[in-house]
Amino acid sequence: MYMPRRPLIEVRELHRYFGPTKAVVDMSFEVYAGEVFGYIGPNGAGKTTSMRIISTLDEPTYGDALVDGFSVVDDPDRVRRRLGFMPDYFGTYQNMNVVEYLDFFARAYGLRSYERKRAIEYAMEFTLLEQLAEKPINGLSKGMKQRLALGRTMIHDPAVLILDEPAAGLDPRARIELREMIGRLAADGKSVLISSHILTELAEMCHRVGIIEQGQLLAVGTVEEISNQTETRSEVRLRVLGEPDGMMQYLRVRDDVSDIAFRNGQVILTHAGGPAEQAALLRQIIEANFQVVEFASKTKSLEDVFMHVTEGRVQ
Ligand SMILES: Nc1ncnc2c1ncn2[C@@H]1O[C@H](COP(=O)(O)OP(=O)(O)OP(=O)(O)O)[C@@H](O)[C@H]1O
Repeated sequence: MYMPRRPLIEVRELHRYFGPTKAVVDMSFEVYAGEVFGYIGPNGAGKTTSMRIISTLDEPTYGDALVDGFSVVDDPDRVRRRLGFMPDYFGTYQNMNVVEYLDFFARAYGLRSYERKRAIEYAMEFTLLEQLAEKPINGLSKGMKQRLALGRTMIHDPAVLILDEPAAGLDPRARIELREMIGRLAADGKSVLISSHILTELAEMCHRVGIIEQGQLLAVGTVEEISNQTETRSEVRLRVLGEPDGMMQYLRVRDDVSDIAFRNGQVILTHAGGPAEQAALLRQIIEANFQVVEFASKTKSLEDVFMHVTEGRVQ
């Protein structure tokens, strides 16, 4: 049976100006239930500003965002109940331990008695903080603090989580733990919007990404879709039986091939074209009677895609 995908975040023609600064310009996108959506962009691109608007901490100059169908402009209270926002700073909390901190936020969300106890226990279990319940917050490591911030963000079981640079400054192990937690939240049917300027980090955890610069979304899709949309070049490595000279001559006269070299028994070339053109190249090489035993093309990394999409627009 066909199940339509349900958007839990709908950003519609969002604009935010600060005087002459256009922090967000005509941004529209959706994030579906069960999806992790990543924002990638350099400093000042407008990530935090748009995340703050979706989280009802700021208002748009024009446009709107809906969270689980409710407008951040017309219905901010309903939005807040359905959404958790994790800022990119932790703040200072003196004389408080882990469980007291979570209790404080659970009370702020109006959770009572047994319900609050359950929510705190679940948040501590989910974020692997059970052993640290009595530990003073000031004594926590960066990774522990990030887990605690996530625990606080999910304490009222929101359908939507907005996480501003959650992996910044984490060591590889803490990053893997965070990635697993975010994956579990999405598997539970939540929508997660996450930002970063560390591109590889997002590629690993997101179903789709949006590339944002100077307040504008330049591209939205899976990394593969964006790669396909952008006319970039890829590196192809070929191995043929026998001497490579004939093969290299054949390639030199083609318009779609450049930078041909022979290294470690492989012919290496730059190919202009997407996956369909690459498949055609391989077919034509075989039809020209070269005995191909290896054909590999390097998929562009998110970093390559990002550099290409934002080319020339960096402030
Ligand atoms: N309260 C404000 N008043 C004036 N300008 C602002 C304000 N908040 C943000 N800006 C400007 O809006 C633009 C977008 O900033 P924003 O913080 O959203 O970027 P960002 O993508 O989150 O960057 P970073 O990765 O550094 O956090 C910047 O030019 C910033 O200087």
